[in-house]
Amino acid sequence: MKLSQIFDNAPDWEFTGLTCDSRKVAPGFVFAALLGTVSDGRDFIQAAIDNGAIAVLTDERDGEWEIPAIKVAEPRLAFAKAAAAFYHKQPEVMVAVTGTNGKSSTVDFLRQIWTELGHVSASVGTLGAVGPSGAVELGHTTPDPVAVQSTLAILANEGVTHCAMEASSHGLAQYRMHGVQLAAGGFLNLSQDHLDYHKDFEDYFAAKMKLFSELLPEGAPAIINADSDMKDKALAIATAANLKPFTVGWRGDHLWIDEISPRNTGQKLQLQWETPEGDKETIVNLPLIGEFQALNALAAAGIALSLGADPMAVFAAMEKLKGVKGRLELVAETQNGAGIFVDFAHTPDGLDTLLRAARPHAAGRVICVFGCGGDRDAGKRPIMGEIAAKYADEVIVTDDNPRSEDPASIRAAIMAGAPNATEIDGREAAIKEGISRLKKGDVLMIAGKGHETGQIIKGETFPFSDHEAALTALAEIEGGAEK
Ligand SMILES: CC(=O)N[C@H]1[C@@H](OP(=O)(O)OP(=O)(O)OC[C@H]2O[C@@H](n3ccc(=O)[nH]c3=O)[C@H](O)[C@@H]2O)O[C@H](CO)[C@@H](O)[C@@H]1O[C@H](C)C(=O)N[C@@H](C)C(=O)N[C@H](CCC(=O)O)C(=O)O
Ligand SMILES: Nc1ncnc2c1ncn2[C@@H]1O[C@H](COP(=O)(O)OP(=O)(O)OP(=O)(O)O)[C@@H](O)[C@H]1O
Ligand SMILES: N[C@H](CCC[C@H](N)C(=O)O)C(=O)O
Ligand SMILES: [Mg+2]
Repeated sequence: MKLSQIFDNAPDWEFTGLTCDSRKVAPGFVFAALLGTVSDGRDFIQAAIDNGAIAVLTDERDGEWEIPAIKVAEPRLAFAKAAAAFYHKQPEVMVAVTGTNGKSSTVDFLRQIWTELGHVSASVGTLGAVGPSGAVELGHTTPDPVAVQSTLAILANEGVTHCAMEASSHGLAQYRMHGVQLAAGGFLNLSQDHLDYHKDFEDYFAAKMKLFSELLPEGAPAIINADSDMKDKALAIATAANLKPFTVGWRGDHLWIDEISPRNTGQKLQLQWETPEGDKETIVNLPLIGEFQALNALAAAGIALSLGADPMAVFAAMEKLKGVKGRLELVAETQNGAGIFVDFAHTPDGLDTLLRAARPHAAGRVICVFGCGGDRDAGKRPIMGEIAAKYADEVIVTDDNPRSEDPASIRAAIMAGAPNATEIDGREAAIKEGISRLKKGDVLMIAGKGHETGQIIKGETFPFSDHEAALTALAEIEGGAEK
């Protein structure tokens, strides 16, 4: 491909690839020198040249280098469009889902529903790119434009026609997926997270709403969770962008819940949906517990319906849904019948939702083990402490991914909101303590790391899985217990 095919006023030269990381430049590449939060990509232009870059894409500040510079007002946007043009192949039906909580679950459910409808399908996000040939880790929820576009091209080449992607607020703010041709977009909810990166709540919401205002083409369905506090604002933005709103949830206008009856291992949903011949109703026996899981499944179903899928086939597919790794996942039961669950709640609203979902499943106590990530929104810590203290009967505060921070000071910030909690240094020990406290009828919620397979401490990732840690601790405790 030639530079001139993608960029105005660029030389007629062939290029072999593109990247925003000088360390990944190979001969013949275009290097996008982007101004970041930690450093300025321009400081790495010489390194990119040494690695064989033939042109640099950058912003309009002064500067000259020995290779041609393509200067644009918004280089991240130009980079995303260039990546899309370079890889030029995406699954035919692309959908993006944004929101603070529930994105991974919703895109996973949508992939499962589409697969059941007979489409070759994939989901892309925190759990990696999950397609017909398995899962590939991506490192980010919404990775950089080259990873997005190269992944979509691989999936399309594997025959994937339907793909659901997570749109993180970082991803939207940084234009990581602006080259994706979307058929529909979904907004789930907005609550506190990432205020270390976004300057305030408005800025965080505005980043999420770029999905509606900048990414979706006119006339595309905008699926909105009608139970979100931000529903009216999201609806106004969708309408202003000439999208086709499709609201779902308890208060949805297009697909809604009349009643949920919890069952031991699932829940019975009484649903209605709008059709040109009038409203219709059905019953779905969802094989998943927790109201939030029903709402995520409903959002996934709503997206499929908004794109014209047959409603009865979609509802039948909901009855076959499998749980998503690390989301309200039952890992084991103790000999006395107490349930040990692993979940990815890592925001105040996520923890609140999780612990309230746990209550109907606990004849006895709800015990919660959790911590908070380092180098992330520190404001969440005492709030999550308060929530745990309010909704769990016993709270054990421990470490999540401390990253560059001192684990003890993260725990102290959480303890400020949960003064009666037990503080345990080391997640493994905390999980073991949680399990050892379980009596008949209790449930243990190990929250915050879900599917994660590593713990990030001072820049190094050590193998760690809540699932494995729980099974090991249970074997140690019960192995030593009198039968
Ligand atoms: C805050 C944030 O989003 N940072 C991401 C962003 O970095 P940045 O633009 O600020 O980059 P920087 O480190 O200041 O460097 C500036 C530029 O110089 C380049 N560089 C840097 C060093 C070098 O030797 N050579 C070089 O070319 C960098 O590639 C970058 O383009 O772009 C980088 C390249 O794509 C990402 O690796 C980096 O992710 C960091 C590691 C990160 O932790 N991001 C998290 C917070 C994130 O993005 N999370 C979201 C949301 C998760 C969710 O809630 O679901 C996600 O989508 O995963
Ligand atoms: N609809 C929801 N409302 C509130 N909390 C939810 C909802 N769905 C999931 N959660 C909670 O959030 C956790 C994370 O869910 P999920 O991984 O689907 O969200 P996500 O938006 O992909 O998160 P991330 O921002 O890390 O990518 C779940 O384990 C659960 O505790
Ligand atoms: N996508 C989320 C994941 C958080 C997971 C939690 N275990 C933590 O490390 O804080 C984030 O980057 O904020
Ligand atoms: Mg996710």
